[in-house]
Amino acid sequence: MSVLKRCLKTAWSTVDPETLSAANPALIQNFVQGKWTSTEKTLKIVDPMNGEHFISVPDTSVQEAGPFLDAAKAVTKSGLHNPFRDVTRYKHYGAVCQKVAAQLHEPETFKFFWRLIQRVAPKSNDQSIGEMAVVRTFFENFSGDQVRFLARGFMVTGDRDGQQTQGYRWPYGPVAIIAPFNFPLEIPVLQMMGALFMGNMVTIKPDTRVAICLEQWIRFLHYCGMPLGDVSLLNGHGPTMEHLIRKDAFRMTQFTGGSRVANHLAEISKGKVKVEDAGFDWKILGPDVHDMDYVANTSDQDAYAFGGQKCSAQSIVFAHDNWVHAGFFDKIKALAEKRNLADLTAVPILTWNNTKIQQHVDAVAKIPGAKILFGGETLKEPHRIPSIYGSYRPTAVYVPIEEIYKNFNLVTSELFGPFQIVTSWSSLSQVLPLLEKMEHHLTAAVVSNDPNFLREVLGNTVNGTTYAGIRARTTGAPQNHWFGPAGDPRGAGIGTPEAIKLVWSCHREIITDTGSIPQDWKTPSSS
Ligand SMILES: NC(=O)c1ccc[n+]([C@@H]2O[C@H](COP(=O)([O-])OP(=O)(O)OC[C@H]3O[C@@H](n4cnc5c(N)ncnc54)[C@H](O)[C@@H]3O)[C@@H](O)[C@H]2O)c1
Repeated sequence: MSVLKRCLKTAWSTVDPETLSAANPALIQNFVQGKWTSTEKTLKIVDPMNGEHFISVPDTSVQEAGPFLDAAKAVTKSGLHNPFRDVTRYKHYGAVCQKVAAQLHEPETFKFFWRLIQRVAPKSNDQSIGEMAVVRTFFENFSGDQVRFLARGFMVTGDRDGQQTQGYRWPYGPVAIIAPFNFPLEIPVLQMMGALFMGNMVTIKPDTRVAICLEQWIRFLHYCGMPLGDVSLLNGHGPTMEHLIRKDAFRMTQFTGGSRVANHLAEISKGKVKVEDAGFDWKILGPDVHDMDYVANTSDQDAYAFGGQKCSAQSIVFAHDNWVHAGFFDKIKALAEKRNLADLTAVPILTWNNTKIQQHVDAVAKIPGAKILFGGETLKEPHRIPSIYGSYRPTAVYVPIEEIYKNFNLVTSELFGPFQIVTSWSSLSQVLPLLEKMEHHLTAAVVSNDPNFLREVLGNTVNGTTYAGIRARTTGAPQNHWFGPAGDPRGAGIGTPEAIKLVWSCHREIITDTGSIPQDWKTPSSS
């Protein structure tokens, strides 16, 4: 109660996650050219827990896109700052980060955000607190002088006195970010801050279902000192953002979401994109069986935490026969069956309804030799999750490994929900060709402490974020290691200095040549 009251007293928030409901709905806004603005039409967002309309989000039309285009076009290619110009902004962003981190150590502010996340993308307390903990540490990491250190370049001496070459990390200027629903703050905020640190001006579009989180966050960032002209917040569905991309408003667009949209944006932007797209993330359990309970628990978390709606969620497990004989499948079944809606260890599925999920489960279960190991039906407990969303039990379907070859596209298509394929193997030659055939190379886990086994699997695969060892997982996108796909030249990363530099800056080399010309120099013959 006291926490809620104090939340409402913050200088910047306009909603209260605790009372947000059909009886106390929220209307959120766009932010452009230094002002909060509204649109003619709004989108009605329903509460995933009961189907009631509780948030209205601007449905920005193409006709209303003008101010966003003007704001982006007003920014030069050399950005809002760069190593030659407005350099105090590097320091300023260090100070903004310091203030954000300090504020997030205030329990009321921290709780405000993790509860807001939970209200629109229901996930367990651990999962939503975990998301905000990553965000907070990220801001701690870039406090003080760390933004200017992030943008550091290099120097190499030249061929003569007065000549030297310096490499700079250079901004793109106006850029765009398009974010998905599943990490309402972690994904857009870490990408946006990286873009700002490097000197870009950002136009950002969150997913409509969770847009309230970013809208409140931008109010909070203004309070913490972010200059008003640095970010435009555009709400609505894809077409208006697509219109701006087609108008060449942005020098670069960073997209996180499904592969269909990623490929489309790559075409219309003529390749000026960096993408984090779908994942079909695999885990191999090696021949050495030990720490069964730990490995089973990690597997359950990887497949079903937040209803499997993480791009890093475990989509397929290749369990060595030794694990199968030791009872691995029974262990993961027992863990999955403990999940429930009451504590949000089973949750509404925001992009797949029950009909679509059931169709996919049935299609996979029809493969010769396949069987549903557990789940395969909707949640049993009474609930009010609306039918536009999924309400499905954690599910695993066993498919014999030889049938995966024959039904490759079906088996390896991503179901963004509480669903995984499990299979068994005896020789790596059965597994490696399947990994080679896969299209997405986001996360992977090689569960073994056998160095030879690890070396063989790691040396023959490419996933960008690969965990190796008996404690390996597929999920986990903290701020302390690279997260992103490999093997795709468009691939983006998030969160670490390497990811920020790669995604949000380009290389510029300036060669100075200021020495005096020798007195005996004469114009040589042309060469
Ligand atoms: N690789 C990663 O780091 C990562 C992280 C999270 C989610 N994902 C992937 O995202 C998918 C789930 O998210 P989703 O269903 O929200 O994805 P999605 O592709 O449907 O939507 C993502 C965002 O793109 C916007 N969008 C859609 N069409 C657009 C268009 N034509 N122009 C501009 N913007 C457009 C949406 O409004 C949303 O904001 C899964 O495939 C998941 O694996 C990947």
